[in-house]
Amino acid sequence: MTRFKTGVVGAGAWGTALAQMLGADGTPVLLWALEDGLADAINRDHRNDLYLPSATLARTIRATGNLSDLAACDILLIVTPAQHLGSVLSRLPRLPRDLVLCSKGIEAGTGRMMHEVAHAIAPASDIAVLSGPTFAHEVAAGLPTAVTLACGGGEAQWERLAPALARPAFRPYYSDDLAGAEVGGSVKNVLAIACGVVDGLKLGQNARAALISRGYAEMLRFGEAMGARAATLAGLCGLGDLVLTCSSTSSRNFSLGKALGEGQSARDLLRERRTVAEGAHTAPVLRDLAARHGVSMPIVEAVCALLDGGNATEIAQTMLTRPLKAEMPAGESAPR
Ligand SMILES: NC(=O)C1=CN([C@@H]2O[C@H](COP(=O)(O)OP(=O)(O)OC[C@H]3O[C@@H](n4cnc5c(N)ncnc54)[C@H](O)[C@@H]3O)[C@@H](O)[C@H]2O)C=CC1
Ligand SMILES: O=C(CO)COP(=O)(O)O
Repeated sequence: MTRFKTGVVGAGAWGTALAQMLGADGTPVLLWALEDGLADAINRDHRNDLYLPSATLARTIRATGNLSDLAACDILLIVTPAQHLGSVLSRLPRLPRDLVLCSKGIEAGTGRMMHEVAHAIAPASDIAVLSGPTFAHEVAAGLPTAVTLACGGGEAQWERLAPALARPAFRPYYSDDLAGAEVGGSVKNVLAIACGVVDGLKLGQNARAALISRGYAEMLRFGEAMGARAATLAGLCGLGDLVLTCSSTSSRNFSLGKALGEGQSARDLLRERRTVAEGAHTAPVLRDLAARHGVSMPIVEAVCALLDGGNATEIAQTMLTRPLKAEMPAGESAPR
């Protein structure tokens, strides 16, 4: 019987792509799918037409609809939407030594980062965060990709995970800054919505570059309050992912923003989607958390106003009439 050392929890686009990245060289991978019939379809057709129709999957990937099948895995990659991470983790029959969190978001209601949610449920597991500029369809196609792999278990955990997860075209970089890796991934999704709005309103590429840069300043300010290191946010999981997601309609968050900028209603757009645009869930939690920590995040607030039904043109005008200020106040080493 095949021994599955590594399991992937969640067969959306990203979980399926990660399973394919790991399984393409013949490594056995167990993939848990939520939807009725999806595991059978993956095992039969070696495709996931629901979430990643572009890929033909390795035959060493076995899908299951039963969480208890994951009990024998030493490493579990958790790839559910952020709001479901806690409920799925608490239904696992056995918690493995290594949990690798791949979701990008903040828990609504509690304001907890994903590693805090996971630690409360799995205090004996070593928790790592995998985050970076990673469109699922490119990873599944074997295109070169680099990520931050922040290991709460430090270098000993990295020694276990790096050989298990690295591939010639998939390069993890070590960090021990869990908060940094998670702040980058969750904040950039909200900023990508804002950049999509700029595109939808046809405000031009100068405006988009300004928004990326001023958004990065918001990410740094928020990160500082959450105990993240600025150097982590300058890396793959912060600036790297911000640049990717804010410049392509391959991003669900960017596309959502573009549709909002073109005048479609947030309520209709969110009601119609099967796939997740995490920024829409993160934005209000992030706004509230930032306010609690006294951090100014005007772009995040603007995205919240838009998601609440505000008019995109009016909100953009409000942004442009904010008081002028110093970009780099005296004594600071990063934009404020
Ligand atoms: N797609 C991508 O390129 C990347 C996605 N991510 C992150 O990975 C996470 C998962 O995203 P995708 O795989 O893209 O999702 P997706 O949008 O392709 O699919 C939706 C996923 O949500 C799951 N789901 C729906 N209701 C659920 C419930 N009640 N309990 C548990 N799971 C439920 C579905 O089974 C499916 O796996 C998100 O946090 C996303 O930000 C991170 C990097 C890249
Ligand atoms: O996180 C991603 C790329 O790194 C995927 O972005 P979207 O969720 O906006 O599609």
